[in-house]
Amino acid sequence: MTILEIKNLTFSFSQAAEPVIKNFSFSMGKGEIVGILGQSGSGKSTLLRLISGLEMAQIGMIKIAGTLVLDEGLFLQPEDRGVGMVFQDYALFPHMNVRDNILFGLNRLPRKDRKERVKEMLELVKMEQFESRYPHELSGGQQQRIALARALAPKPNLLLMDEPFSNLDADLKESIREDLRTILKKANMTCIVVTHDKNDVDAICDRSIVFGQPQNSKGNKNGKITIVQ
Ligand SMILES: Nc1ncnc2c1ncn2[C@@H]1O[C@H](COP(=O)(O)OP(=O)(O)OP(=O)(O)O)[C@@H](O)[C@H]1O
Repeated sequence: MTILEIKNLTFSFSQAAEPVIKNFSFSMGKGEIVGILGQSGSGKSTLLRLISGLEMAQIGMIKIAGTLVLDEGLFLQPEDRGVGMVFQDYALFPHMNVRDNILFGLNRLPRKDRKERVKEMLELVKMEQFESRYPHELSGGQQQRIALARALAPKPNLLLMDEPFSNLDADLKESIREDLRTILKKANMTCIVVTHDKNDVDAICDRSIVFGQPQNSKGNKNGKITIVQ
């Protein structure tokens, strides 16, 4: 089943500016994990913002889990797209404990099921005993897991991760990468990971694409690299 389909997407920040994304087409199957590599400024974050609906492309089509979210004359709001996001700084709410952070996105779930979902998510990321802690009482890696749990809790069709490891030290990165792939595969989650680091892609992704000029054109260990733009 195709979860993400993008056709001929073109976007520029202003009419006068060169497009950041130019005639971009791409698709992903259910459960696939795709890495997006590329130099700074090549448009990786912009693509995630277009998919999630935080920016509106001038031209092109985006379909998520069979639903058109962007087409000529059509723009579905971010909250209606079923897309989860994990940002570089995790964006956890500092005044809410772990449980409330995860509960935050579950307002569409019947009240009686919410507690159970929080429990499931904490089990998935192996953080059951941290339910009552506040973000400042967690390590960077633990915060990252909670951000992941929060994004996965509403069962999004698609998860977008923008530089999810940039705040972690090298040792922690190693172990978190492996865990992340395990968690995503266990949840059969379709996921795009934007990163500067090809090691992230090798450890986590099934395949990858490179924006801008590739540093080397060899494929990652699991799949092949497609060069775009
Ligand atoms: N709000 C904005 N207004 C105008 N230009 C912008 C805006 N946001 C980003 N840009 C420009 O668009 C281009 C793509 O930016 P984007 O953040 O998508 O790149 P990136 O590949 O994610 O970079 P990095 O790896 O540094 O995060 C850059 O040239 C950037 O300067």
